Amino acid sequence: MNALTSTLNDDFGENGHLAFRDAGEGFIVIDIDNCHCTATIALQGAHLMRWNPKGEEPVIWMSPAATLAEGKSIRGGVPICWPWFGAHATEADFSAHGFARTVAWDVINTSSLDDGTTCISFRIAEINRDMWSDQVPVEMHMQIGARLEMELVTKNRSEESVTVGDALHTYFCVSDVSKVSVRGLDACEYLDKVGPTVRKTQKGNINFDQEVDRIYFDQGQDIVIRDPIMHRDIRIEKRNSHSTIVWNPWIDKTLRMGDFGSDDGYLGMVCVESANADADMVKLAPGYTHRLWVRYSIEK
Ligand SMILES: O=P(O)(O)OC[C@H]1O[C@@H](O)[C@H](O)[C@@H](O)[C@@H]1O
Repeated sequence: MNALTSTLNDDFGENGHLAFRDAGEGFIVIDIDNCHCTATIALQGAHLMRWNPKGEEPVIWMSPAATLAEGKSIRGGVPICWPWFGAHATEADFSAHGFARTVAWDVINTSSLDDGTTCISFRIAEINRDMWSDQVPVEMHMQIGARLEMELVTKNRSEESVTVGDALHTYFCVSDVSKVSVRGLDACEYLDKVGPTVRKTQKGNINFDQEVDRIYFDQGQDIVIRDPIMHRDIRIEKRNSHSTIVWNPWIDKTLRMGDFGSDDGYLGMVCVESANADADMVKLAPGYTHRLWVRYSIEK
């Protein structure tokens, strides 16, 4: 154990069920093992990499070829897109999905609920002031148990209104994406981003037999990923999220990205991202707080 992990464990370790570890070259991760689940979170990006409820198949997909390195985004888990989603509205050289996923975050609190659920809170540690005001910080609060709750909190302490885009870009584990359906977005309008962007209306459930990359404009209703082979539904509840991104890169894009672990790595995942993107970005007046909240649970 290095000096930093040992200090973090002294300050925030929780009775043997929350521990900091150097995963190599100073890349620090947090392992959680409580009565409900095991989980791993990278300190960089406050990036949840794994959540395995006990007795269940893994819920969160992580690429076997994911690299854990300073300043690099991790392929899989729950990347935090903040303070914009996708390309920046005006600055072409700002990185896609914002900077929160590739910078250091600090742990600010850990605790356990009476039922054994682990709570952990983070605050972003680095804001590049050329890109964003350091008077508009962000925190992430997680409750990790039989269900997984995450709340991304943006506070505007500046004197001016700001426009925030955000997403919990969650990669879910599925048996075979060509057999699953995403339910709950029937009749919603969406931007289809495969090829030239076109506005369309969803009819029925979403199935996958080619690349899917869509921003849905929804009403915050629950969304369900139905997996008939794993015999489970993953339920996504959310608050203060008015967009949902549904993404699977399919074959060609997987080959171009090269970090899915294998050429058919795309079959085992689907991203269903609770967001405020495009026309749904949040205008935050001075003194106001925006809380993007999700809860994931497994139903048989
Ligand atoms: O490779 P990145 O930056 O993690 O993005 C992955 C995908 O993220 C999705 O949210 C976008 O809609 C896709 O267009 C994008 O390809």
